[in-house]
Amino acid sequence: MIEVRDLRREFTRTRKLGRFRRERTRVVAVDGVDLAVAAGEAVGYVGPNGAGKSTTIKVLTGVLVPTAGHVRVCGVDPARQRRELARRIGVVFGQRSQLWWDLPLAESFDLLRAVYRVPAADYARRRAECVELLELGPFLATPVRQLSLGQRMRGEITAALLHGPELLVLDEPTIGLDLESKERLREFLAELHTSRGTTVLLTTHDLDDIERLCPRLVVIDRGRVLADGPLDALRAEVSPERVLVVDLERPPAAPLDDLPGVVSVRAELGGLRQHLSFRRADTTAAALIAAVAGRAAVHDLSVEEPEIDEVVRRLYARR
Ligand SMILES: Nc1ncnc2c1ncn2[C@@H]1O[C@H](COP(=O)(O)OP(=O)(O)OP(=O)(O)O)[C@@H](O)[C@H]1O
Repeated sequence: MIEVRDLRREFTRTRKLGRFRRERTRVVAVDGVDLAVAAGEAVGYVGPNGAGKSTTIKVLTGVLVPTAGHVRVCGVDPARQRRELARRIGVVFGQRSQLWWDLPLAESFDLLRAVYRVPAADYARRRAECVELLELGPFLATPVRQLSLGQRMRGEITAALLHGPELLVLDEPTIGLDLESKERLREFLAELHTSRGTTVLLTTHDLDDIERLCPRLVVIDRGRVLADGPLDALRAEVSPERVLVVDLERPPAAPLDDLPGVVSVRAELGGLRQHLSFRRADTTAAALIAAVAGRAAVHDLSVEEPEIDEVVRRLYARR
């Protein structure tokens, strides 16, 4: 669905030095990115400010021409076949609108239908589905400029889906939304991906979006891919140890640090709570729980994993 090899995109920045003198500097925004996304995948594309995410998205959607590299999206060259691509993909930029500000939301949808020449029955079905799931009914007649950010974003997502795209590209779709709106949007996108099989590529600074929607994470920094893989695999890579926290009925008769696979133990509450660090490679949580239960009566337990923010922080720290 997306095929990118050795993508580079440079910009020239001009700075005035005097009345007639200008200094030109070259900025390499994307510096040799490889990315392959198969149909039906949901991929999170993350990185710190200025990492090159938006530039990549703009190249993939045909807004920017690459300086070098091979780019194919839905089998077409985005820069050369932008119209063809527009029929195959849906794009949502959190910071930019594809709706007509002075028109009621419903009229924007009708215009987009005309632009994309969507057959009437398909349009009616997709529109009705989005209106229902995104609860757009109450403000279909409201001019876009009077909508709240959350309402408008739901409108933007609908606008991007009316022509039935195979691929949905979202650049910061939850930026500025309150928690409830974010959650509603994530729920809708997760449903879209699982039930319709729409391929999703998402950039975001809110890693909860990724946790919820994207089993696969691509981390970029300074225009280069730092890591690419399933979230769980990246978690295991940056953090080979996990922690089993057990609450016991009574403090153990002997320390638990000799259990197979345990690297270190920290006790709390007079020994009633034990934090057992163990290496993923050496044992499983299930085996360790069984071993603990053989030594003491277990009241409650949980396994602690680093949060996704921590995983990404550690990936950046490795660069
Ligand atoms: N039109 C442009 N002219 C000059 N430099 C640009 C232009 N667009 C982007 N850049 C530079 O390219 C680099 C990558 O920018 P880009 O917007 O792709 O990053 P990003 O990862 O999307 O960042 P953010 O998370 O802040 O949106 C930055 O150094 C930026 O200043």
